[in-house]
This record gives sequence, C-alpha cells and structure tokens, in this order.
Amino acid sequence: MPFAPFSPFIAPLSSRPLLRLKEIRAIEAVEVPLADPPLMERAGAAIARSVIAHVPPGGLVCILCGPGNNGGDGFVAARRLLALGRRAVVIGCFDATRMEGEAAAARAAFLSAGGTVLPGPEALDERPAAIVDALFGIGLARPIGEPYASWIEWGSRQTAFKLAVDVPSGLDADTGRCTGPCFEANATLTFLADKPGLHTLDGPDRAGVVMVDALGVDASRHDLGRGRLLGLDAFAGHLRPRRKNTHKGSFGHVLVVGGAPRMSGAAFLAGHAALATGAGKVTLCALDPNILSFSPVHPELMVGNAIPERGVDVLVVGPGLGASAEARAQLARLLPSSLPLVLDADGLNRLAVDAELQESLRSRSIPAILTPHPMEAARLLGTEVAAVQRDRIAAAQELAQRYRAHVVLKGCGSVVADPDGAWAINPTGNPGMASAGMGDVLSGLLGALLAQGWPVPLAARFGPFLHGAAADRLVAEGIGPIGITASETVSAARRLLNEWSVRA
Ligand SMILES: NC(=O)C1=CN([C@@H]2O[C@H](COP(=O)(O)OP(=O)(O)OC[C@H]3O[C@@H](n4cnc5c(N)ncnc54)[C@H](OP(=O)(O)O)[C@@H]3O)[C@@H](O)[C@H]2O)[C@@H](O)CC1
Ligand SMILES: Nc1ncnc2c1ncn2[C@@H]1O[C@H](COP(=O)(O)OP(=O)(O)O)[C@@H](O)[C@H]1O
Ligand SMILES: [K+]
Repeated sequence: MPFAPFSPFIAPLSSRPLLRLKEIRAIEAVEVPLADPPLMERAGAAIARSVIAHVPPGGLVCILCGPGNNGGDGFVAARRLLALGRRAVVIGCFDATRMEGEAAAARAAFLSAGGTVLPGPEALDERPAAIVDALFGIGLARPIGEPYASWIEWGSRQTAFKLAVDVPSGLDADTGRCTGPCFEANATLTFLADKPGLHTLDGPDRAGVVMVDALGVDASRHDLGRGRLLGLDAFAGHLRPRRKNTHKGSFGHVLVVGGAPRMSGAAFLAGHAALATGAGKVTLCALDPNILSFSPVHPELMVGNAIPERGVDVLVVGPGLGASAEARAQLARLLPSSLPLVLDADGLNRLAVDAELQESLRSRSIPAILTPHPMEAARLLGTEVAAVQRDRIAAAQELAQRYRAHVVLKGCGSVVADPDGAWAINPTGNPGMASAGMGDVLSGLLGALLAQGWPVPLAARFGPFLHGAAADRLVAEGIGPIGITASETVSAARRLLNEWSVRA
C-alpha cells in the first residue's frame, strides 16, 4: 500500500519576479558576452550540485541532452559530475555537426573527459538513480517529435530523481502550456530568473519544485517586466494585529447581492466567508423572494430581499445571481456605485453580453475586482476557453484593460492582472479546490479584505493567496485534496489569517 506522509504546511514566503521570454532573452544578450566563467559553465555546475544533493554516490545519473544550449548545460553538468567521481552518461542522438558555439564545445569537453553518449535509453544496462532533462529549454520552437518524445515519456516514467533544466522539455516557459510531449519532473532548476510557465496551467504538474539560480547575474540591473510570483512577504505590511479600541464599524459592512431561487447557497457561502475573514457586518440581498430571513447555520448574517439604503462599505455581486431581468437591474444599479466592488459568477456572465453594463463598469471611480474562471473569462473576451488557456497572462491582461478592472483569472496558478499592466501568479492552492462553491468563498473573502481597508490591487492578490493557502493547509493536515469542501476552506482561511496577523 503506498504511503504518502503529510508534509508540514509552509506558505510560500518570498515573492519574486517572473520573467517572460523576451525579458530573459534581453538579459542573456547583455550578460552572455560579459560572463566569466561563462553562464553555461555556471548552469552546468548548478545542475551538478543539485544532483549531488539529491542522489547518493554510486547511483547512475542519466542526462538527456538536446541540440541547443539547454543540451549544452547538460553536457557541462555531465562533465562536472564525472570530475567529482560520480557516474554519469548522456543520451543524445542529434546531428552533432549541427551543434554550435558553447553547446558544441561543452559536448566536446565531455567526450574529451572520457564521457559516453548513448543513442537512446535502450542502450542503458541499469536503472538510473537520476534523470536530468536537458533536451529543450526556452528555445523550444515547436512540438517535440521523435526520438525526443519517446525519451521524455521514458524519463517521466522512471522512479528516479527527475530534474528539469531551466524548463521541463515541452513546456512553454511563458504560458505553462504543454505543446506536445512534456517531461514530468520532481524539480526544475531554472536560470537567471523564474518563469511564469512554471507556475500556471500545466506548469506546476510538470515542473515539480522550482529552484531558481541567478547564475551570479544581478537581474535587477535589467528590465524585470511587471510580473511577480506571490509570496507572503508581499502582504506583510497589511497583516497586522487588530487594535483593541475598535468596534464592528471599524471593519466594514459587506453587502452580498445574489442568491436567486435555488441558488441561495452561493450567497450564503460568500457571506459566511466575508464574516469569518473579518468583515464587521455582512448583509445578504437575495433575489429569491422566499429566502429565510435568517440563516439557521449562520444567524449572524443579515438576510433580506432589499439593498440597505445606507451603511454599506463594499459590494460583492454575483454569487448565485442568476440571469433574470432583476439580476440585470441590480447590476445596472450597483455597477456605477463608488463603493469597492467584487464581481463574480453570474454577474460576469451578464456583463459579458451587455454593452451598457460594460461601460458603467469601465467608468467606475474605483476599479472593480473581477474573478472569472476560464469559461467566464472566455465569455467576457468573446472567445473560447482554449484561447484563454493558451496564454492565461495575456487573457487576464486583456480583460483588465478592456474592463478597466483588477482581474483574478482562476484555476491552477491563478493570474491576477491590473488595468495598468502589472500582473502576478498565485502559487497557493491545490486540486481539492476544484469543487463547487470555492469561487463564492473567494468572492466573500475579497469583500472582507476590502471592507478591512486593503487597497484593491493588494486585495486582488491576497484573496487568492489566502484561499489557496487555506486549502493547502487542509491537505497538509490530511483533509484533502480529495473532498475538501468550500466551507472547510473558510475555517482554514480564518485560522491562517489570525496566525499571519501578528505583530512584527
Ligand atoms: N543563452 C545563454 O547564454 C544561456 C542559455 N542557457 C540555457 O540555454 C537554453 C536556451 O538555449 P537555446 O536558445 O539554444 O534553446 P534550446 O532550449 O536549447 O532549444 C533550441 C534548440 O532546439 C532545437 N529545437 C527547438 N525545438 C525543437 C523541437 N521541438 N524538436 C527538435 N528540435 C528543436 C533548435 O533547433 P532548430 O529550431 O533550429 O531546428 C535548437 O537547436 C536555456 O533554456 C538554458 O538552459 C543557460 O546556459 C544560461 C545561458
Ligand atoms: N487545481 C486547482 N489548483 C489551484 N486552485 C484551484 C484549482 N481548481 C480550482 N482552484 C481555485 O478554486 C476556486 C474555484 O472557483 P470557481 O471555479 O469559480 O468555483 P465555483 O464556481 O464552483 O464556486 C478558484 O479560486 C480557483 O483558482
Ligand atoms: K529542459
């Protein structure tokens, strides 16, 4: 029976830049000619160090090398491993006469050091203890064919330590999309700076643990673009203990508008999430005329069919809103408001087909937070889900600009984009969150943050970070990923928020 011990929960602590291909290439263009020792030598040394840290002496290290500089990194690593008394072989069967520059030199140096290049995995006569994937990195130009495709499939299947060099071969470093066959690593050692494709869509499944080695290059001297991988440090300034001398008015009044007939659960979930993560008061304005005037499970929620005349600080519109004329009327009334606004679910679906609502969203004095999942995003962009997922960052940025709003494009590696072009990827969360009601919880949680005074762009980042971390905490405790419920993430988020809100 397989045994997988629960790992202790540690939220990602440090945020860091995420660089797209054009930014990485610009750094390379400046740094490669200056670097001494050369960057490829440093990359190979870093790979060798990582292998040595993970593989006991005596184990065979099998390095899959491709025809470009990614393969060059692999050849340097192989030579260095031999020099350190380790057993290493290369698998590589490309036309070596077509190799150029440093990569060709790296191959030649490996061969001169007595290294062996095998034509395929079938030539091995023992099981490797480690597989290093140095086939293709950021130079991947098309889907991978034979023989590399079979090597990738073979390598991914091995019960060995599997290390991808820079990017798992077959993964698009910008988008996290598998372009065809794609290596499945336990860990990825990526160079110069971290890359968005390792953290969204297929990236997390393929890359495993991501380690960044700057190769001694001070990337901060270059254009780092506008993307970040979120870490807890990004929010430290707003995670403070509460002052003693406060009252419920200090923490804001959230109004949740939704809950059409047969969909009131969504509004209750959002409302409960808002209260449990710190809103001072929560009112539900439900479209269902038969809704109970209070929730027996959460009697602290104020429930009704009317929008309070005054006293509301934040709007959460959409959970279970439905597609009725009344839903449209509520949107038309609330979108122009000058209160902070979270728009989700049916609110987004209605927005997608209504030019007048779109205009009033764009004209808001405070940009709203929109929280589409990929299907909702596709509707808002007038395209297909596949087109959204082909480049999630570009889709989120396009939405943020088109609707002049902060956008959380949900899913594995949620992408947050601001109207001014800044963007971020959230590293927390797990497939246990692929269950009904999670989006409603996120909306409520965002409402609570806004009600407690978080600036809108920061709330749009911390909401998914906290929610995903809550689900990760549940997994670490053995609750999930299978069967986590949206309500359970609310309690876990409350615990984390209290743990994190300590005096520095
Ligand atoms: N530049 C630097 O100084 C540094 C770079 N570094 C390292 O270099 C990596 C980038 O190297 P790179 O640019 O050579 O690209 P790489 O990923 O090896 O692939 C290009 C080769 O593959 C080929 N090819 C592409 N797709 C293919 C396919 N589907 N099927 C078959 N062939 C395909 C393509 O051939 P072509 O398209 O011309 O036929 C070309 O030969 C980077 O990820 C990092 O590891 C580090 O050492 C730090 C310093
Ligand atoms: N595989 C996953 N990895 C990380 N987060 C996920 C995953 N699946 C779902 N989530 C998160 O869970 C939430 C689900 O929201 P949504 O799809 O709107 O759910 P629902 O419509 O059921 O309420 C989002 O915040 C999303 O990012
Ligand atoms: K690779």
